Amino acid sequence: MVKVEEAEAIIQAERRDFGTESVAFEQALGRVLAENLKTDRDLPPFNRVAMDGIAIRFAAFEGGTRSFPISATQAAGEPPVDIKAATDCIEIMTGAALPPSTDTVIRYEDFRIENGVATVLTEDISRGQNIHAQGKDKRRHDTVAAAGQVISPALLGMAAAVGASALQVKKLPKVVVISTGDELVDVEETPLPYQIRRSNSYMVQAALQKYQLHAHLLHIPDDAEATKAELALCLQHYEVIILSGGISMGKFDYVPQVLEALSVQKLFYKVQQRPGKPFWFGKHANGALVFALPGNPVSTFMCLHRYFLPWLMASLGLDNPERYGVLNGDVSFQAPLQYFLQVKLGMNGQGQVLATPFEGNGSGDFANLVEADAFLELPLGKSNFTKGEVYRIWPFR
Ligand SMILES: Nc1nc2c(c(=O)[nH]1)N[C@H]1C(S)=C(S)[C@@H](COP(=O)(O)OP(=O)(O)OC[C@H]3O[C@@H](n4cnc5c(N)ncnc54)[C@H](O)[C@@H]3O)O[C@H]1N2
Ligand code: MOO
Repeated sequence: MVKVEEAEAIIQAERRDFGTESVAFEQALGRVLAENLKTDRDLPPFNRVAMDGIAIRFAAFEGGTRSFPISATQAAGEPPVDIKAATDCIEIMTGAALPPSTDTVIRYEDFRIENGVATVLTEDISRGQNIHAQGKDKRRHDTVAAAGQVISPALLGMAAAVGASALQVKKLPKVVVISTGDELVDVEETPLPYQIRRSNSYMVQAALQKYQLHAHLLHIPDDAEATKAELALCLQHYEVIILSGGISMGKFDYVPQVLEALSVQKLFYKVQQRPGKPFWFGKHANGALVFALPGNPVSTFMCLHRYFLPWLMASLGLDNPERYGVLNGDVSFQAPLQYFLQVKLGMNGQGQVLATPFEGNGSGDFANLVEADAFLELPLGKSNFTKGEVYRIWPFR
């Protein structure tokens, strides 16, 4: 049996680089950017008019002009139209490129138009107002988004703006999520009184979709030969196998022995934690990794968030800063295991993250996960935890 930190270190030592690939930018949300996204032009690319109104030459206003004959009207998307005389103006719309002969924009609210002449009604005009200057935000070829971040809606919009119709992103591993157990039936089936529907694999698959990782699902019955045949195939086709169930002490828990028979090297078996103690982790000679998670749904879910997702993030080159919460109630836990307490998250008036215990009925009670927000990782070597103490959190909502 290993401690939580040892299990984490063993898993992190097995992080992989799956390389990069090019994807259409519309498909890139949630993927990890693998190139520095650069602008192809200044941002904005021209002096952009920021208010509907008139464009004037400020020197004319400074020289005392208040009534400006309108020499033309310019919509956004039209080439800039210059004023005919220094004291003329152009009626101009937001998003238009400012004519070089003008330098200041006055909004409609601050003038009135009579007989083709705009008369300014305020003295509060300053040179260059209401113009979003060319290159103010970024210069041509500047980096707008650095490699190594998850592509967000804003980044995707930026890719469109700079004409990056394809993006280099980190490749994702090929993952299969396998459920085991003869008590499990498919979602569409009606379970017999002593059966249940399988749910773990869907829960795992859903959690991976956050990274656009679309894992395949497979179910293996409690049969040593079938388990061996299916796992042998999976080891050829997938880079990561996530199993749930079949790894404990039960007579039909074939997973550990079959994995070892298939030359998957055991890197650890059992972690000093609750839930999730019978967690088995190993690697095949071809590099494939096997995360054999305990079948109890809360155990599967906890191990996924505490071990697998951090491994995935590290493999994709993502930072995963530690997060903390303030325990918002007293808790006692007597077993010599590191306890992952389910909590609801909130915030107090000082901006602190509050972790309110929301324990549930153990690792089989996955109804509790629907309402809880995170696991609070309580350290080993202590059995009483007091309100106000600060511990690491593993959010999962
Ligand atoms: N004698 C011992 N028995 C058990 C121990 C132990 O140390 N000694 N550990 C317990 C702990 S802790 C856990 S966790 C479980 C883990 O057992 P397995 O990984 O072999 O999981 P199963 O027995 O296959 O299933 C456990 C439980 O979870 C349900 N399950 C499994 N897969 C799914 C799924 N895909 N969807 C929904 N529910 C699933 C299954 O029906 C069982 O109720 O072992 C304890 N026993
Ligand atoms: O690990 Mo088991 O998860 O305690 O139920």
